[in-house]
Parts: sequence; C-alpha cells; structure tokens
Amino acid sequence: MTTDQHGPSEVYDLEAVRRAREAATEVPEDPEHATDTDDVDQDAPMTVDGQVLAVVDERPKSAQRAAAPRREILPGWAKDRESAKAAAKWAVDYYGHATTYHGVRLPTYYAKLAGRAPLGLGRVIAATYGWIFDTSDRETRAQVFGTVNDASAYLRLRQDRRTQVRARLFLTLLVLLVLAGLSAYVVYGVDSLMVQLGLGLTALAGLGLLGRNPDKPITGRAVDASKEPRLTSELIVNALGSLGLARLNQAISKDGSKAIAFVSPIMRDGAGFRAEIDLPAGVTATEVIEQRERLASGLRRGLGKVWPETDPEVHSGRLVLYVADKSLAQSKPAPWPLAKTGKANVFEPVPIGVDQRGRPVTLTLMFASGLIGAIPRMGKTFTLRLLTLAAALDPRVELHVYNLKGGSDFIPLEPVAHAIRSGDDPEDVEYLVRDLRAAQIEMRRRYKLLKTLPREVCPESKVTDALASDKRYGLHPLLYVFDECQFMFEHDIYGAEIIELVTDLVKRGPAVGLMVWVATQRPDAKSIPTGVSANAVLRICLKVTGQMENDMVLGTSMYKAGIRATRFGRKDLGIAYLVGEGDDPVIVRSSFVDAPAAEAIAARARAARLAGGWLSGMAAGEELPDDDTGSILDHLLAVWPEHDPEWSNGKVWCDELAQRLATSQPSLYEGWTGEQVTAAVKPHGLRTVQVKKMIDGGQVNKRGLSRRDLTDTLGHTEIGGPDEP
Ligand SMILES: Nc1ncnc2c1ncn2[C@@H]1O[C@H](COP(=O)(O)OP(=O)(O)OP(=O)(O)O)[C@@H](O)[C@H]1O
Repeated sequence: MTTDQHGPSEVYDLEAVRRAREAATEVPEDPEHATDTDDVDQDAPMTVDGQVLAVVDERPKSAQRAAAPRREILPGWAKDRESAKAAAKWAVDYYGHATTYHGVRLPTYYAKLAGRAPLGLGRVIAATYGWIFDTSDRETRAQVFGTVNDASAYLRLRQDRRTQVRARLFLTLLVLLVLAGLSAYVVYGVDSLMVQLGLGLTALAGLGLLGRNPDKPITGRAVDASKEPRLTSELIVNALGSLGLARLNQAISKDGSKAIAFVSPIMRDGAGFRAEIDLPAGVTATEVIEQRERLASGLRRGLGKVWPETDPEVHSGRLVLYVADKSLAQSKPAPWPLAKTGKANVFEPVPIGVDQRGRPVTLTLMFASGLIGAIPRMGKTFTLRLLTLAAALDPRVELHVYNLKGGSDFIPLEPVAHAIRSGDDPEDVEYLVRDLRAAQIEMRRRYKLLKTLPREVCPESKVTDALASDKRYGLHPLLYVFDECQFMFEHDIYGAEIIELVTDLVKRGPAVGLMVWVATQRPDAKSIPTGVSANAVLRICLKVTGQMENDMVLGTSMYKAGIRATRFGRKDLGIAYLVGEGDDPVIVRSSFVDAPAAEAIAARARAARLAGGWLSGMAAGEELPDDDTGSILDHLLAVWPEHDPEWSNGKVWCDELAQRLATSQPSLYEGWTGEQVTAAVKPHGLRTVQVKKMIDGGQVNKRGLSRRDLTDTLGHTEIGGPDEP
C-alpha cells in the first residue's frame, strides 16, 4: 500500500491490518480483479495483499435498518387472485388427498394398532415394574452397596430404598384401584354401549400406540416421497452442492450448510414452493441458473418444475428458487382473463398467459412490432390469434390479418377485421401488397400530421392514448398480422417489395401507431428478413430445434445467455420465451383460446366497435378503396404515354414519374419521391438510366427510367400475362 494516498505521516501496522483482515469477510482471490492500489482513490475500500478489508457501514443502526430491503407484507401467494386460488387449490388437493387416503385405511390402521396392544400392555407393565423397583439404577446401587463399609450407613441406604419401593408400590396400587373403579363404572354404570365401546377401543388404541414398532409404521404414506422428496433446506443445499461450482463447493466444505443462507423459510407460492437463498460470496445466481438441469437432478424433480431466478434488486448472489408442483405442460392452461368479459387498451399491458409460477404475464402491443417463431404445431398461430383478439378488444384498433398458410384459424376474426385474407394465391398476395403500400402512405400521412399538431395535443410527437381515440385525426392504432410470413417474404414477384415495405413499417410504424406482427414456422434469415428481425421489439419463441433459430427469434446471443427455447419439449404447447416486454425474458404459457371461444370474443369486440362507431373495412362490408390489381410497373405504364412530347427519347426522370403516380393514384403514391420510385421498381429488375433534359437553355442530368425497359420488364413479369410461359 502506498503511503501517498493517506499522507506521508501515516504508517500502517501491517500485522494489525492482517489480523483485522482475518476477522473480516473473506473475498476469494481473483487475479483478474486484483486491486491495483496505485490507482485506487481515497474512497475505495482499503486493501492489503490484494484483498479487500471489510467495509464498515458507519451509518447509525436506525439508518441501516431504514435502508435495508423491506420484506413483503403479504406472502407471494396472497398477492393476487390467481396465486391465492392456486395456493388454495393446492392445499385442498394435498390435504384432501391425504385425508381420503388415510380415511379409507382407518380400519386397517386400527387393526394394526389393536394387534400391537398386548405388546403395549407388556411395555406398560415392564415400565411400571422398572419404576417401582428402580431397575435402571440396579448397577449403580450394587456398586454403592458394595463399597459401603459402615454398617449403619448400609442399613440406612437399605431402609431408604425399601421406603421408596413401598411408596411407589402404594402409588401404583392406588392408580390400579382408580383404573379398576373407572372400568367398573364404565361397564356397570354407563348405559350407552357406544360410549363403552368407544372408551374400550380408545384404551386399546392407546395400548397399541405404546406397542408401536418404529420399523413397521402403522400408517402408510399418502404421497410417494421416494419419487419426489420433500423440498427441505437440506435437499436444496445438497442439490446446490452437486452443481459442480468450485466456489460454492469450497464454501460448503468449509462452512457446511451454513455457507448457504435461507433468507426466509421455504414457503408456498402459487402452485409450488419458493425458497430465497443467499449464495456464498462470489457465487452468482446466474451460475446456478446455467446449471438448471443439474439442479433439477439434485432436487429429484423434472426439469419443467425447477425454476431458479435472480433477484437483481437485492444482489447478484440472491437466488430465488421456485419449485412447481407440476411442470408447465402438465398444468392446465390458465383461462384468459378477457375471454368472457372486459375490454383491452393496447397502450396498456394485456394479459396473454401465466408464467411457471402461475403469475400473470402481460404484453403491451402499442409502440412495438413483434415476431413469433416455432417449429410446426407448437401453438404459434394460437398465440398470434390471441394477440389479435386482445387488440380486437380495443375497439380503436384497425386489424389487418393475413394468414398466408391458408385455413380457418383467423376466420373468427372476420367480424372485426378491417382487412383479412387467408392463403397465398396471387390475388391474396396482391391484395396484401396493396394493403402494405397503403400502410406506408398512411404512415407518412401520420408523421406529417403529427408535425402540424400543437404541443399540447401531441406532446411527444407520437400517437398518444387520447390522440388515438380522437376520430378527427385518424390516428387510431393499426395492427398488421402475418402468419407464416415466409410465404410473402419469399414471394418470387413481390417478395423484395414486401420485405422493403414491412421493414419500413416495422422501423418507422410503431411511433405513429402501426404495429406489425409476423409469425413463422421456419425462423431463418430468408423467412424473417434482417431488417424486420432486428427491429422487432417483442419476440415470442415457442419450441425451436437449434441455436440459430433460437437467436433468430429471440435475438443475438440469447442462446448463450441461457435463454433457450430449444429446451421446450414437444408437449410444451403454447409455452414460449417472451423477450422485450420487461427487462428480462420470461417464460409464458399462453392462455388457450380455441376457435369457438375466439368467435365469442370477436362477437363481443364487434359489438363494442359498433357501439363506438369504430367498425370499418371488410367487417363493415367495405372493400379496400383501391381494388386495382396492378403493380407499380402497371401504374407507371398508365401514366406514361408512348408518345410523350416533353420526353421524346422515351426516358423520363424518376422525380417526374413520382409526381405523375401521385396525381393518378394519391391513395398509393402521395408524397413519393424519385428515389422511392427507383427503389420500388428495382425488385422487378428495372434499372435506372441517366436522362438529359434541357431546362432554361441548360442541360440537366438526373436518374430516370426508360419506357422500353418498362414494357420489356412488364412482358416478363405480368402475372398471367401473354408472355408468361
Ligand atoms: N396455449 C396453449 N395451450 C395448450 N395447447 C395449445 C396452446 N396453443 C396451442 N395449443 C395446441 O397446439 C396445437 C397447435 O397450435 P397451432 O395451430 O397454433 O400451432 P402452429 O405452431 O401454428 O402450427 P403450424 O406450424 O402447423 O401452423 C393446437 O391444436 C392447440 O390444441
């Protein structure tokens, strides 16, 4: 330690400091974190030989107590209705089972007890005899009598013993007389045979209890403890000790079970037990979480029942261990709170299911786009439909639903959807593309509108709850849902344009109330373009098979961080990791809403929309305003006559073409620039060229398109066109 930190006159007694260090809390040596004392400032804790001495908290005790984390007033199970219901159900189930189990065996238990009664009687007689004659003291007595030389002392001792035996004999006779009197009274004085029988049987049972054999218990076990031992602190300590964590094992071998502190007793919480544990210094809860499989083995329970968690608000060594009665897949899916009654507000969290502890899991749809991935048949479509139903229960949300897989999963939403299509036939995809183009135009309109709104109406230059409700502005939330999105992103004609449009909507849409959700059963770079996956805020991953798919859906490095949807089994239907809602990923078992339930919810949502005047689009019997089936190439051709006097060489600037498009189809192209025209035609294989034009006597060069290229390209790409093979 250098003295210049403390002034030259200050000299440390190294021996004293070392002694103090021994008394201080030990911090395991870690060369990576060794303190370089020369760089330490005045406030840093004092170190000797690279070890930190105990930091003394000099605040008064009362201040320390005030700053200490408070314990919860109510236990976890009493905090919300679902948890309380689960805890009550467990208690009724558990004790009900135990009572019934033992109840039906009562006659057997009694017979066993009665069989033991003679032995019990024998033990009573033996014990009474032993007490009267002090048999246990026989050897000591013999020794004392043998060593007494004095005759009078010997006689006195004998006399004492006789007196004691006589007194005890007398007392025993008295008790026997009382018992005989009571028995005679019961036999002759009590009229009721039932009472006589009851007392007789009780006496017999009492004698039976005294004759019990510890190796042959009278009662059996109502639960199979050998399969799943009781969750005790000892079991937890042993399980933690079996994880193979060096620091943890060192601490356990040094301090035994004291190395692991149980902050509060293991308690019932929802449908399981919860233990809060302080791990030894230097061991983090994350290290334990990474070894969840071993922990489950140590606790003699299935992986799906063991859920270690951190409690970062306390410290990184605090482990919250939750051991569920049943794995998520075994437990019944929790009913959806909005299934029967209630509205939703997409600006606020909506319930979507429960976590492994039975606590509600919520998700906020507004200002976020999301993606869902899983292998087939794991509940992807059900989850997406659940989110869409939640949005439907907010009457303001305009729903655009595209089920590219085809089939009837989203049909229940028809009564509320502004636009809905099922399938990936050319007309479905063209409809979808037009809807997306219109969405992009709407997004631009919204941004322009927000710019013009006064600060008091639009304080954060984004759509607010109040703005969304105000029909004058048309800023209500728009939800775009695409199931099996790989079909549209990989579409051979429109794929590139769709990727561009969806990426733009995912990036810029959320602030102005546009939410895009895509789901795929093949999560790879082709199914979910990088622009979409990188900008999706909310991610739901049901079972996937590999690290790549896992990280594709949940985000880079999630697999490495232990967030592995690969661990879900084929039976884990509707169970997923949800990332993006809170700080940490959570596991959710989404509520199960089948098609009839979805229809009932949609009917309720429709009624609310009708009442509020929010029903629109197909649900209100309207068609999409522009039912033109052409692509941008057709639209360009429509505004580009073959003989264009101003542009005689058959080439026109993209800026000019953008203006013409906007004039002819404002619903699709209002506000477009030349660059956008360039970008939109590029996926069709149309390239720009240099176009010269004389303006005010001078020549101006700009990027433009050639009409011949356009007609050539159209000849190749026209769907069902004359040139198509
Ligand atoms: N939350 C849930 N709880 C229980 N079972 C569920 C849940 N969600 C879905 N399932 C079951 O899983 C089955 C498959 O669901 P779903 O059709 O949503 O799967 P998918 O992943 O979309 O399949 P595909 O890839 O074929 O489209 C359903 O028939 C349903 O019974």
